[in-house]
Amino acid sequence: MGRRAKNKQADPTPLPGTVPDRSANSRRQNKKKRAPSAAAKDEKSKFKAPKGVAAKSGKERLPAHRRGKKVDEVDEDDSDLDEALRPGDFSEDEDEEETVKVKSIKKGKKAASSDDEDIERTGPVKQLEFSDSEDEDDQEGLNDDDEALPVGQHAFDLDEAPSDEDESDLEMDGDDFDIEGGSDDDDMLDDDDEDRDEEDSAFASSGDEDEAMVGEDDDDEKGIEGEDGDIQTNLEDELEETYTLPAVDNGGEGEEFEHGTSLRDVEQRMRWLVGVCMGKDEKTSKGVPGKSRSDHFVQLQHDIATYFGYNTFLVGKLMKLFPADEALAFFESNESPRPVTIRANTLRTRRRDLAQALINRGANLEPIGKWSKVGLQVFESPVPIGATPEYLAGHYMLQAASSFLPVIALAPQPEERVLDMASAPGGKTTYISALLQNTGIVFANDSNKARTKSLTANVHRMGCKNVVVCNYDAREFPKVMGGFDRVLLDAPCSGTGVISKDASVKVNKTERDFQLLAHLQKQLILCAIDSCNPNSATGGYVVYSTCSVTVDENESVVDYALRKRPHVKLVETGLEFGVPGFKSFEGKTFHPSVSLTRRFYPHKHNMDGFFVAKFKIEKRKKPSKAAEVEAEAAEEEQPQLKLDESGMIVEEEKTKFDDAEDRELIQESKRKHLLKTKGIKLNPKSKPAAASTKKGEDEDATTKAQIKMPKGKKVTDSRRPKKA
Ligand SMILES: C[S@@+](CC[C@H](N)C(=O)[O-])C[C@H]1O[C@@H](n2cnc3c(N)ncnc32)[C@H](O)[C@@H]1O
Repeated sequence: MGRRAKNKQADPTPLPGTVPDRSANSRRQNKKKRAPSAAAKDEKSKFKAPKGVAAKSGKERLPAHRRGKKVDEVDEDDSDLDEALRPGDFSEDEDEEETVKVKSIKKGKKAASSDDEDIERTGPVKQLEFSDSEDEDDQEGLNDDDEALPVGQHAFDLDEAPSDEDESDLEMDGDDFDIEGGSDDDDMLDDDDEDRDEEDSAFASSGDEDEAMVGEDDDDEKGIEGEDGDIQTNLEDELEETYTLPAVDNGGEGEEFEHGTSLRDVEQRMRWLVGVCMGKDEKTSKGVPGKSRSDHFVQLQHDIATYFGYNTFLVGKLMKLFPADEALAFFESNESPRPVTIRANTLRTRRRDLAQALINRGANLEPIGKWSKVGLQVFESPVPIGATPEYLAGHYMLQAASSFLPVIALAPQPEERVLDMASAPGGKTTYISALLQNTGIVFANDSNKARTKSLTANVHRMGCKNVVVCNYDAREFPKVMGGFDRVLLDAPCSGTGVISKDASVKVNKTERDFQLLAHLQKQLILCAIDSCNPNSATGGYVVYSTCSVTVDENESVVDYALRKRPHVKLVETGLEFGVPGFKSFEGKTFHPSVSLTRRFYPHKHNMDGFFVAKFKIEKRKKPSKAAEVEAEAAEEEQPQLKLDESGMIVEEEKTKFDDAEDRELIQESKRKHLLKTKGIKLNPKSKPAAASTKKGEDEDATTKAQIKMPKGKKVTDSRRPKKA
């Protein structure tokens, strides 16, 4: 049996920038494609229900994440990918390419399934054709301004996914290349119109998925298509009568299932609950009589947690980000892998040459989207994509599409000095280096010494000659070094945007983890800002990014930075897609400019959940008294954290200083700080440093550390910061 490449997509949804195909014809075809294969049907009997839920065999419907792909072909070794990508407790991004491999398929052999998608993607691959004009365009490093331009403003050299209309006529215009089996986008979850029409029905959920379910394999539940195209079922009344809300009846605690409740029952109720929760009028949404909508919402959280295997805390946290139907789409999208994408290294090759070389090796790929001139999406490859001669020669980086975004936003210019504060394993560092065309300098820092090894290896492999690897806790910047033209802080985070890569996030995060991470991120963002030179002739920008979708780690951090550093402002990221950041959340109102930040979601953009904010650093003005007080308060509400040798949070010393009892602790902490940083020993009874003094210290740190390294310190890939 032929094996499919690991990067085989469960849903061939195109990445943003490719042309979506929304035709009804295509939609119908796609429904056909999703009919379960014999293998998938067999697999149903193997599915294990979560604890407390009785799985039924036979006609039992598989959970969505098992229906969309063939378990034996795709799931078998996700663990090595997970391990390679996420070595620490924090989310450490997706670029650990050393160990990432796309599995081989046997050339010419088809995977076990006979579904249409397979045939399309394993079909013969055409040769690339290029126009003469492309040569200049593809030199991203030489024309990197284009990177941030809106669609159509740069000359794009490779083809986009064929639309339904031109499917049989894969034409190439001057710059394009032509590959069979282009993206099939019917499953785009933001495909609004007809899918959303169903929202008001008690069975409404996330569109196509729901339609595919009805009539998929349960004869007695088959829907019939009415004249108006709506699916009609005879289930509604029956189910409305029989549904209960056990989690609510149980006081919202635990997962109580009635005897014989199956995973299928949970799924049905979950989808029905989405309809109830989305219902504009409670009466027409027909919930369980006597129960409020919030009761239904509680049950929905529990059912999602059960069905997808999360702890209810995290489900609750993530559900706050979306309306119920979109939340379900988000959780479903976490069950399938994101596209495997690579970035052509313009220091070594051009994208078209790389694409041609990989196509010659039998790979099936296409451009990532109009928004990038260096990205390629790899659908299949008969050779491991992480071990081709081109890979080993540094012609490309295996890099998630989302990971391009912060660098595009940073838009480094040749000759600049750039700091990448948390950079291992170097996906973004090497991209920055390429955009600088090996000029200027990139300080690539990471607090985790072990990870700097893969960083260094990638820097060498990719031919980056303008990179200095260093190993500090980034909170030591700008004391280590400052005055950078641009700073990237791709912060350590919870990884709630990359659950499809690391399912452990579903169960291993607590509220405390989010608090601690947010605090570390707040500390780091101030250091990033203070390391940037407001007088830079070409730059003066800081980009903050995470692969998390929680507001605590994103908008709250950005808003904190704006309050704490009044001389910085948010600016447009230059990214042409993504949704605006939250302006308010759970009763907290952020600075209005926070809407300039961008969020990216797996269910909307078919890429990892991601967040990007871009700051312009201006000259410091003397802060008003009110700003000082606010800044002090913002600082004091934070705990003190330490990192261990591997860069993990190991200790919190104090959390809140908000009453008289804590004042002594504040003074003590300030005394220690002065002793540690300035060698000044204060009488325990003396007054703590005033706010203005503290401000002065901050400024000192920034200006004194401009450009020059402290005496006696050497930046290497192995030095730890010298502890006082
Ligand atoms: C999201 S990953 C960075 C991925 C990287 N930017 C890339 O594109 O390949 C976060 C990194 O932050 C590092 N880290 C965690 N705490 C840090 C700290 N206090 N200072 C510097 N780096 C830190 C982790 O070791 C990890 O490598």
